[in-house]
Amino acid sequence: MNTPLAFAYQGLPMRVVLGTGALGRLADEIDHAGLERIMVLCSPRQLELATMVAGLIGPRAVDIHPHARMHVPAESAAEAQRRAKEVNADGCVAVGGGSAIGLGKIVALRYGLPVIAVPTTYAGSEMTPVWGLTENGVKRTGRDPRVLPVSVLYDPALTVALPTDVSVTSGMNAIAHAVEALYAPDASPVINLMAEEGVRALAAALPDVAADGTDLDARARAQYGAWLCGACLGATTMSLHHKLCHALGGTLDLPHAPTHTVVLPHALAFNQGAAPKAVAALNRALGTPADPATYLWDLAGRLGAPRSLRELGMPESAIDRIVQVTLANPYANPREVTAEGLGRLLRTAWAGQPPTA
Ligand SMILES: NC(=O)c1ccc[n+]([C@@H]2O[C@H](COP(=O)([O-])OP(=O)(O)OC[C@H]3O[C@@H](n4cnc5c(N)ncnc54)[C@H](O)[C@@H]3O)[C@@H](O)[C@H]2O)c1
Ligand SMILES: O=C(O)CCC(=O)CC(=O)O
Repeated sequence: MNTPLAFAYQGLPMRVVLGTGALGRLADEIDHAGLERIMVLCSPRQLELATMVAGLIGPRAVDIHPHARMHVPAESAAEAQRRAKEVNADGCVAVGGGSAIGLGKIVALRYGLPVIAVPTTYAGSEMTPVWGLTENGVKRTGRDPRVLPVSVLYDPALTVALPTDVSVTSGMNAIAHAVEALYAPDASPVINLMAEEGVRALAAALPDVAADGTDLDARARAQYGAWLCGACLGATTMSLHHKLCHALGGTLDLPHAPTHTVVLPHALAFNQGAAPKAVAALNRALGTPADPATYLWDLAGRLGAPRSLRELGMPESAIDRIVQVTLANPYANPREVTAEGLGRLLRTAWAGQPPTA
């Protein structure tokens, strides 16, 4: 017997401009947000891009802070907060990937400054009220509507410099958001539509992006997918896949998007038997007959992405610790997670073997 339809849905505010030339709307978006003293945030390698963006903002750009780091270490958050106070900023423009946007979110959380996001990866942080902070080797995440960017400008021209390997793994990170949204305890028909379309758009765009990183249409389609997948993450509860990646990132400092890329097929294979509707949606999105986990594993291989935790630098001896850290906080998952099952999943992912249930 089918379960009767029942759900709760809380829409989040979204103000999005997508398309080549979207960055030209930045001054309008700053006007719309009523900001006068902007701190521009970026990772060290995006300083040139951030300087160009500050030039577009003009005298309202009072500082460029190029110190964003992955997983937002507590000391880097404290330094950005101190600097925002020093320059008397009333808002931030975060330019770059999830690291820059994540830093903006912590400044928003602690100091109340609205964030305008100009994402240049597909991580999707710009569409979520989720913040993350890493302290003493432990990554904490939380939700707060104040950290959701007030405007998001997706300009594909800003992503042509994103290397192929980062583009592919970042796209897989986004797909992971949609996959987990499809079996989240708080999924809804609206989110399911966005998740299916997000996976469809990204899985089709990534091979084109990998073939030609200057293909603006492919870049725009990838950003469209990233937007939808990020919105799915923002609207639902994360399950095994994300919790496992947080344990690997926070405890072992593994790189975020490559870790998602390696773990996703294995976490999905683990859950597939308990999530038939999610599998059906993924099969429609990917055009696969039955097994989206294997499809994603093959896709990662075809696009030259890493497929083992070993090649990301994880020592095999750390598997038991990651099992413990992952199991320490209970979370929703369609299938019960045991130490034995998680250990098996991690050993397969560590060795780079194909995913199995
Ligand atoms: N809170 C959320 O909802 C959420 C969602 C996804 C990711 N995240 C967080 O975001 C971080 C990961 O984000 P990410 O994968 O985007 O990493 P990132 O921001 O560190 O960027 C990855 C790499 O891409 C480079 N890069 C970015 N834009 C570029 C461009 N235009 N040209 C050339 N190189 C460019 C960066 O310098 C970096 O080396 C993690 O800390 C993760 O936890 C948070
Ligand atoms: O794991 C993800 O890709 C999304 C959640 C996340 O990274 C939270 C954060 O650290 O900001």
